[in-house]
Amino acid sequence: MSVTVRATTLDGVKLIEPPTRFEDFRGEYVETYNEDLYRAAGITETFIQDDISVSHRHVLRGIHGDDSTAKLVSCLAGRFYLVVVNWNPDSPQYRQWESFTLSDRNRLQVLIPPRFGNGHVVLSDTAIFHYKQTTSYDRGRQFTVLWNDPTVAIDWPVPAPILSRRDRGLA
Ligand SMILES: Cc1cn([C@H]2C[C@H](O)[C@@H](COP(=O)(O)OP(=O)(O)O[C@H]3O[C@H](C)C(=O)[C@H](O)[C@H]3O)O2)c(=O)[nH]c1=O
Repeated sequence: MSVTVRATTLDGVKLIEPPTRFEDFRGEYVETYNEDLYRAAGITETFIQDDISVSHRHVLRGIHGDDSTAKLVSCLAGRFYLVVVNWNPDSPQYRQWESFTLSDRNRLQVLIPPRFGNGHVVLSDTAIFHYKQTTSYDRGRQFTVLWNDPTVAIDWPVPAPILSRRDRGLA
């Protein structure tokens, strides 16, 4: 059993395949995190909080991040289009983004370092967005990048997503 870790176009952002997926007549079993195996694969972050959000089709959450939190994102159910944006003005990749489609079929995960924003739009009836994070939640520390920020110019598969007031730039 080993974790498969691939680099992406964004320095520090990694695409991960979990170590185990067992299917039988009852369904499926997946180890979504295993400290020993992930550390051996170079995922050395210490996660101290787990979160889920459950969203309906075409809900878009984000783009949010902060300067100190790393996240390991998974899709527990359904399918969503995840965007990660470099939000470090000192980086040569500042404002560059990449997208990933995570689902309960491909079981792919994405490791997002600090100083990156992430947002996702749901492509199934419902989706469960899960992440492990390396800090405790602190709303005051977060930044928001508007999903349609013209200086980032993200190509979303949903032209008119369902957004919170914050994600519409109203809060
Ligand atoms: C993030 C978070 C939120 N909450 C509470 C605060 C609110 O009462 C409620 C909803 O929070 P919010 O509207 O900020 O949730 P999202 O808009 O989905 O934001 C999150 O989703 C984007 C895509 C992220 O990756 C961020 O971690 C996070 O900002 O949950 C908590 O109690 N703990 C938490 O860690």
